[in-house]
Amino acid sequence: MATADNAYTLDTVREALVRQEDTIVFALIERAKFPFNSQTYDQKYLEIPGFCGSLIEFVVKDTEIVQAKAGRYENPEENAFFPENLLSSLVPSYPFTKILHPGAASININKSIWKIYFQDLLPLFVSSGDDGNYAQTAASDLSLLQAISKRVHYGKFVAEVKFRESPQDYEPLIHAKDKEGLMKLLTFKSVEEMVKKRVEKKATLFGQEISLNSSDDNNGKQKFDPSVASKLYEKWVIPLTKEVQVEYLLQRLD
Ligand SMILES: O=C(O)C(=O)C[C@]1(C(=O)O)C=C[C@@H](O)C=C1
Repeated sequence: MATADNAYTLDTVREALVRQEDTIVFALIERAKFPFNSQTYDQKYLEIPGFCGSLIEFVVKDTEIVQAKAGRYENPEENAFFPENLLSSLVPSYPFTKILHPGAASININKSIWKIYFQDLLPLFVSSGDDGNYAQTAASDLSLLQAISKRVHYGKFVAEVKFRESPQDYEPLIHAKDKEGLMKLLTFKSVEEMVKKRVEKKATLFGQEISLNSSDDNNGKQKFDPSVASKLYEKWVIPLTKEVQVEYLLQRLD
């Protein structure tokens, strides 16, 4: 990852977004290994003394507590789903490059990501059924949620480099609190089309059954429907990344 202030350019932040696609596509394929496993999300399934909620909430809240103590959220690229529960890092601090405006720390749209993930995304690509692997299911949900959250909140970095590259275009819109104007200025439709196509291609390649006998390759066996990946990006990942960019820019001059 970039370390010096000037290492962040539109090209380098886009490269980071491209690399994050791999993580998201793999995490989708990993979650698709398990059926829906509804007990993971059922509040009535658990009876843990001192805890009220579903297994997914239990796993995410407790994992975030451990990861916060281990320093995960010291990195401005990371945002917790339950930030209200966290204690400070207990490990020596690392001098992460501070390129973001201080207001960036208050932007966290994980509550929306959480809602969309369980209501809209999971039912799209997970088969119905129950194989008892609830803890593993929750762990793979968390990996995917964290990958999506990191990608969406990376919009803060994208917005910062766009602002630095042409402050004269952004400043009047920020002063006027013109959300629509900002959205238009930061949008590159051709880039979005490329992203969606590439993500679908990655899902096709990463989800393929690989055989050592080359004549068996590409025999149509797929671990995952690749169109789900591009739909995820089109309907949620790209729009939410843009929402984060607008939120970030609105407070960029405060
Ligand atoms: O690459 C950019 O310029 C971005 O802002 C990222 C992104 C995306 O989420 O993929 C979002 C908005 C643009 O219209 C194009 C792509």
